[in-house]
Amino acid sequence: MTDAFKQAALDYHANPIPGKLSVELTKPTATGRDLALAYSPGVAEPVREIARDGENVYRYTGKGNLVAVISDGSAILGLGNLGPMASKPVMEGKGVLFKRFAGINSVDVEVNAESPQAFIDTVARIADTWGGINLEDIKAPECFEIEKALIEQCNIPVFHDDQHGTAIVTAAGMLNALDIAGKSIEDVKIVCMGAGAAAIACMRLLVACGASQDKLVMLDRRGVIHKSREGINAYKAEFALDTDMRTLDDAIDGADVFVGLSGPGLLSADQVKKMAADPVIFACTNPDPEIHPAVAREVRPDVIMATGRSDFPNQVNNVLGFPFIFRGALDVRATRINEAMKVAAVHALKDLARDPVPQEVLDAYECDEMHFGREYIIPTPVDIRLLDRVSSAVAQAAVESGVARKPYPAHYPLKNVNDVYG
Ligand SMILES: NC(=O)C1=CN([C@@H]2O[C@H](COP(=O)(O)OP(=O)(O)OC[C@H]3O[C@@H](n4cnc5c(N)ncnc54)[C@H](OP(=O)(O)O)[C@@H]3O)[C@@H](O)[C@H]2O)C=CC1
Ligand SMILES: CC(=O)C(=O)O
Ligand SMILES: [Mg+2]
Repeated sequence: MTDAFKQAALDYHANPIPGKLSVELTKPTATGRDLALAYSPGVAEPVREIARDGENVYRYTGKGNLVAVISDGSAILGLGNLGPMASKPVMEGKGVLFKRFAGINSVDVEVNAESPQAFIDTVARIADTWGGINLEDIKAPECFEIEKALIEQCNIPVFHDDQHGTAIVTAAGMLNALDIAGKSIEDVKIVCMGAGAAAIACMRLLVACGASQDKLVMLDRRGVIHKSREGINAYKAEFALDTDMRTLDDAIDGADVFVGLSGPGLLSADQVKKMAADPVIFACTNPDPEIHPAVAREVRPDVIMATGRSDFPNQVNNVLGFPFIFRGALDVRATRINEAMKVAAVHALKDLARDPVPQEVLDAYECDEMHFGREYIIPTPVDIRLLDRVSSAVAQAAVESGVARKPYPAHYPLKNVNDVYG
């Protein structure tokens, strides 16, 4: 990032008013009668109705279209553990994306918790306020325990975006990239740099999609995760290989795929040179990827390259997932986001990339053409068709898998965020 761009980012967040989101009114408040309806005495009526039947909360309040974006700031993007307050711009940012792409209202909640249990207790006590909970930027391994406990304790969808949102988008992009490279997921050698929230979930989903665990090498700060290494947690142990490889240099030799969910600049041009033909590199660390696309391309013109960023082609980022996954889940009032819903989202995303790209998308990215291929393996976030395709696939899967509390929405397909209330 140039200094000018860094300043522009600060100015964007500061001006003309601080932050990126505000609350808007949805009902008239001009007259005394309006106020009497909105507040005292009128507000007593929905209170009584909700006390009589809790389901009425969805009828008389904004709960059904409200998602909390909750973090402890322990893994903010790839910037590390900078604490809850520093995570607020990212959490507001997730709220912007929820609203912009899926018409979902959100609140950001930054929790200062001394332990995973304190975090769980804090969130569990207020969870009923929202229609869903998007956990964000919580580091591994604590994130696994936190998400599991909150799913068990809450009757609304709880979804750790860095795990599942990232995994869904990565799997969709990977299946397309491998198809373009003429390789089959069962055969490829995969190197995963990182063994945290995103990496573990992405590799689990790639294995569920057919990747061979014997050909998957995972690395953390201490190098290759192998069976004779001591002191690895249970999540990393799932991916421990019986191997002599110890470093990224060892692992990258002949690899078909590199997935980076770790830290900036960790993959060198010399290492990219050692990869197999038509290498697939997803350097997904934000904001600065494991390798700059231009550097990878210079040494390997045959590379299929993706990053997590909006300013390079092939943005493999959970923004393509969480807005639309929650849209579908909220619209059928799902109690959880299960594996069937995640798989449905993978296929919806993967398939949409193969359709012709609308002019609005070309205009937004100021380019003349985009079509399925090396520079376009996955749709862009501004593609309005995501709202229909992903949300409806997720809603349908929720209904079919028995976690929906409402039928498939009569007002689907969604063509616009203004249609979300039917
Ligand atoms: N594009 C996207 O949509 C997304 C991208 N990400 C990116 O993925 C990265 C990880 O996020 P997340 O999983 O939430 O964070 P976690 O803190 O849970 O995990 C970070 C992992 O990266 C490893 N790591 C960090 N630095 C290095 C290094 N120098 N060498 C080797 N491994 C390293 C850590 O190793 P160790 O276990 O040894 O500490 C750990 O396994 C971030 O950069 C984030 O921006 C995350 C979610 C979505
Ligand atoms: C995109 C995102 O969620 C992350 O980098 O953490
Ligand atoms: Mg994140």
